[in-house]
Amino acid sequence: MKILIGSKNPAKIKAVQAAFNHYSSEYVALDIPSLVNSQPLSDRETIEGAINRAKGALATHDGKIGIGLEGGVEKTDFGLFLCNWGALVEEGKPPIIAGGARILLPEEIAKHLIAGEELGPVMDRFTRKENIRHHEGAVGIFTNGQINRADMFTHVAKLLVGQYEYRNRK
Ligand SMILES: O=P(O)(O)OP(=O)(O)OP(=O)(O)OC[C@H]1O[C@@H](n2cnc3c(O)ncnc32)[C@H](O)[C@@H]1O
Ligand SMILES: [Mg+2]
Repeated sequence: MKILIGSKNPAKIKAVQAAFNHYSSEYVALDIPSLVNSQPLSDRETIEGAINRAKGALATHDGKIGIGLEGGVEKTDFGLFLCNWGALVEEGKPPIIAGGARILLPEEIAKHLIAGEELGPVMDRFTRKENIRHHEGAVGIFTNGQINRADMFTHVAKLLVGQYEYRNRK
């Protein structure tokens, strides 16, 4: 089964591979535009980005399934939550979607996002590390390594695969 992944981010690729490990799959990681802002600022926009990546992968390449994983934030009365969404697209069927774990971002991080910055560079500055988004991610930093970005996206990808199996059950 050929799986098209709408991102080359290693944390996302790792997650999809972990979720499909009970299939003998071929994975193709592709730079597919999310067609939303590079820092989505709502659940809605983040879901749209995930669906666009999954659809874009399937529309432009040969494969059975397109997967899109997208990170964003959602404003609430409690503060700014990290949010993550995934979409799985098969030809001729509606997208399957699933959401990931959420935690509040500290105010000193949230204020930069509200001011228009992207989380990735803000996290790198805050931690004095490089490319956090490809590694443990903000979720890894603020959960003291208990759940890193690949773990979080693995959960999302498993929710997608499970729903795909349920929809196609014999
Ligand atoms: O190459 P792509 O797939 O675009 O990977 P990305 O790391 O940019 O991931 P997203 O576009 O899905 O994430 C949207 C934005 O949120 C940031 N982001 C999301 N989750 C993050 C995390 O856990 N740690 C650091 N940055 C994160 C990221 O830098 C983007 O600006
Ligand atoms: Mg991005």
